Amino acid sequence: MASHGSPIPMISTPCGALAGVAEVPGDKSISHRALILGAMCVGETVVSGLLEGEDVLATAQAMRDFGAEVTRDDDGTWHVQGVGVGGFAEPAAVIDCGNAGTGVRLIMGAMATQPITACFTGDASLVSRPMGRVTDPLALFGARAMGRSGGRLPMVIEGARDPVPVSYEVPVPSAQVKSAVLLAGLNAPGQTVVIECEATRDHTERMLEGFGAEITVAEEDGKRVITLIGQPELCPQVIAVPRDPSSAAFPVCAALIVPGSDVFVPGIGLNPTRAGLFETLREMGADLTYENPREEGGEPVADLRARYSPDMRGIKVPPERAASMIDEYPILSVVAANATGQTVMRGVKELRVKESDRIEAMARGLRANGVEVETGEDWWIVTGCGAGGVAGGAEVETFLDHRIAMSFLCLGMAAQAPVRLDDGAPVATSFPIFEPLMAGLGADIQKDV
Ligand SMILES: O=C(O)C1=C[C@@H](OP(=O)(O)O)[C@@H](O)[C@H](O)C1
Ligand SMILES: C=C(OP(=O)(O)O)C(=O)O
Repeated sequence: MASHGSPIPMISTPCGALAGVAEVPGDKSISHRALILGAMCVGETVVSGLLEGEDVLATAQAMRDFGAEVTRDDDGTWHVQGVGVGGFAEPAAVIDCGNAGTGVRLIMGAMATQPITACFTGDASLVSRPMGRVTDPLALFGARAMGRSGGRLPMVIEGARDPVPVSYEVPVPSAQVKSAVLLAGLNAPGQTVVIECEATRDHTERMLEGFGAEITVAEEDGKRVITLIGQPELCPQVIAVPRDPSSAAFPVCAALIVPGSDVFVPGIGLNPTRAGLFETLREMGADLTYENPREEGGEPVADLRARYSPDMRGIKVPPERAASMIDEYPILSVVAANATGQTVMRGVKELRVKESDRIEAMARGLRANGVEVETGEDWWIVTGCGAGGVAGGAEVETFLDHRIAMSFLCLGMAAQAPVRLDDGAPVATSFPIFEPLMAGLGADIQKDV
């Protein structure tokens, strides 16, 4: 699979104990939303702790292309001068969202009820991912989409000239679909309703409320019913983005599997719709503690401390927990490979439509490194290598997928022999400081060109 840049092969060599403080970057989901909602206010939104990964930088550029002014101070503070709900300008060029499913799907939602036309594309991974899940509900508002077969990018969206509000039950557990519909609902008159059968990350709901939209969430017959009143005047905000639990997962899990480790990961967002991995690790017997729980910027936050945990056992991960840890299954499977017994992961079909088919990508790479893995359409089972540990020693393909790349770099830290990646460049999409941060804790990751 070709990327925009040249591949960067990398090698992760078994290391000694990991120790120290891991200050991981800002939350990717919240960062995308801060830029998009900032662009939909009149006035200036100020954002600190924004994730400066490639995915979010692509969204920043897209917001400029739609007419917002987006700037960065030398100290890393970002400013968004918004154009108001319904004030997007028509972009003159194609919007390239790079590797970012969240970026492209949320931006499509935001522009779909505005009287403009925009053309979207992305890298080789993004153009293979399904967009129909978003363009189907956007059509109900009156938007029209024309893309490649199978609803793939590149794709043109003609925004609804006369949008109507929509009531939509999301057919897959997807915060991106829910959020695209809510963002489209912002510029439709009247009441837009989104119904979720399974709760997914709720940053859009929380942030819409923070920006002054009228939004309610009710529980009806076990479903979440979200009601948004369209055409509000959103108020610019000052946002401190919490650190990303999905990024924290890597130093945390590496510490659990590398003998002697003790790592402190401060200020991690622990929104219950995101924290499923940490609960799962504790059930497996991980020595993982939450310290100093608090609230920051409307999100629960705590410091995490992870210590080497030689007695972890495989468990059956409850399928109903999947949405709260959907991006963490790759790194969980690395911990599972280092535990004793089987870790059974069911109800995870969505993993097949991420940056790569994550079940297939992890199964291939784990098997190549001596781990037994069984897979089905929406499940997989990893058999832990127990006391002897994972053999390692093989090269894996990362398929333009940052989480696959970082998961195998962590596998190499605890294996008997180094693990090589064909391409580590995708790490920069969500965790641009991964290598120096892990090296600071004691990992040995080298570019292998
Ligand atoms: O809304 C979001 O910010 C995200 C939602 C999830 O995708 P789906 O909505 O497709 O499950 C997740 O995998 C992605 O990393 C971020
Ligand atoms: C699935 C992910 O991101 P996106 O869908 O935004 O590409 C991810 O970051 O793991």
